[in-house]
Amino acid sequence: MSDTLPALGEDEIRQRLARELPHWYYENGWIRRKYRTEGWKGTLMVVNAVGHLAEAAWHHPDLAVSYAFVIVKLCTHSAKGVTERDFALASRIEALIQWQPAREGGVLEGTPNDDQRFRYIKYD
Ligand SMILES: C[C@H](O)[C@H](O)[C@H]1CNC2=NC(N)=NC(=O)C2=N1
Repeated sequence: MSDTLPALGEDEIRQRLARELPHWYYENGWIRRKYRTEGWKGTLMVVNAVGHLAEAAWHHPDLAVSYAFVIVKLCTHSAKGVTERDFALASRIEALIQWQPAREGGVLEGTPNDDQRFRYIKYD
């Protein structure tokens, strides 16, 4: 099993979040992010997407799940603090949940977010 990474200091955590993950915040020893959705179905899609990334990474967040939002919390149990693993997984989660193909000009048109029948993520 991989060795333990060192826990990062609070100042470094806050500076890196501001630079790399501006929608994430540091509170009570965890880096956290609130993803808002249009309702339960969208919420469960976010939960399952994060769940897949976590299992693939073998690094797991805590999740607070509500009707129209999910709070993702990350810290490294083995280091008893926030490590590079938390930043690496948070970056993957942020890129996936906030992915909007329509903004890339490629062949994928993306969810018709102007139609309340189809939109399911409230993008920041
Ligand atoms: C039991 C232990 O948590 C696991 O072996 C692995 C996998 N997932 C993990 N997830 C997190 N957040 N921290 C860990 O230290 C960790 N270790």
